[in-house]
Amino acid sequence: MAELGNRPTPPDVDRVAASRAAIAARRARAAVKATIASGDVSSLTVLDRSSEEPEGIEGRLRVTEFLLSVPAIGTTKMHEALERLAISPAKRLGGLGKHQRVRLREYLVDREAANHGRRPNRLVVLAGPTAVGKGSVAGYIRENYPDVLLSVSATTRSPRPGEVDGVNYFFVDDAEFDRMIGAGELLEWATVHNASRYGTPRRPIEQALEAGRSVLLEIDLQGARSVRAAMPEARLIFLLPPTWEELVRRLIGRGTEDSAEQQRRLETAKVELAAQDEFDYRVVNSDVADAAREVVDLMKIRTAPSRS
Ligand SMILES: Nc1ncnc2c1ncn2[C@@H]1O[C@H](COP(=O)(O)OP(=O)(O)OP(=O)(O)O)[C@@H](O)[C@H]1O
Ligand SMILES: Nc1nc2c(ncn2[C@@H]2O[C@H](COP(=O)(O)O)[C@@H](O)[C@H]2O)c(=O)[nH]1
Repeated sequence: MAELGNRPTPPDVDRVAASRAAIAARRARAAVKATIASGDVSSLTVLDRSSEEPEGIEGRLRVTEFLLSVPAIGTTKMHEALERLAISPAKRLGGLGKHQRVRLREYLVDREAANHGRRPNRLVVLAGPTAVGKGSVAGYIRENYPDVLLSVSATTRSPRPGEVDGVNYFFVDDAEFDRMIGAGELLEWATVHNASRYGTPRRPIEQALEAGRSVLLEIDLQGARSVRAAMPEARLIFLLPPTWEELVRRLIGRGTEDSAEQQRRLETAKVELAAQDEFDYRVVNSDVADAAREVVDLMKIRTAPSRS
């Protein structure tokens, strides 16, 4: 009897569970706060863009509580941030969409940079299927947005008429490309369309980022994946055609590949289109100037993106 009498009654069980949950939530808040204070927000698993649905204690925190844990964010700043990031105050961290998590993470990383007197620099990857207009959009950005450094890739393919060495590409032979790989000079490289090799020279990018400039890489899907693995802070944008038919029209209309090469490129295009969800943002290229502006806006994190 005495033993039975010492057992918690059902309401006690509820109270014990509630108090355990409260302690766990307090610990989670403290852990998040400590992580943020350490200046390493990127280590918060809940903001990891690769984890599909973050679970656990971090995931159960309300986004409002989370933001209020960040030093120097009070109620007003918290509400401003949520509005800017297009996140409802009712959300829990675990309930954020992938793109909301990306935006929240970038907001915190940029704050951190500003707190340490650094300008938030931005590495942006523009990828998409063949002939969607990546080169056209990137070229428009080079002409009209001089603040953005457009990376010049090395390639083993031959120049097309009008292409200039050092402007469109560094045209190199296989031996030189091998040397660049061996010397660690490339941030990433890939064989594209089962044909030529293309790679991103590392040094100019590092120098530009160190100087606080934004950098745009116009590369293929494999390259985008490699950059994400090497530099998780990179923002990945996928350029889409208005329709598949328009893509084919652009490829054929460009007239720079023979029909066998066009077929090869369209095969790759199907694979690339199927991977568009891996990207942080999608931009439809109906008009080059509009698409370029959208890409530059995303580099500046000026507006909330079109997807959540
Ligand atoms: N918004 C647009 N409207 C109509 N035509 C466009 C548009 N954007 C690009 N084009 C045309 O589509 C063709 C392909 O464009 P571009 O060469 O820029 O594509 P790309 O994505 O860089 O291709 P690739 O990956 O094969 O190098 C070009 O002839 C270009 O002028
Ligand atoms: N992985 C990389 N891909 C690159 C790089 N530079 C360009 N590209 C991509 O190659 C294809 C074909 O380009 P094209 O000029 O021959 O039509 C296209 O998808 C480019 O985005 C690079 O450095 N790395």
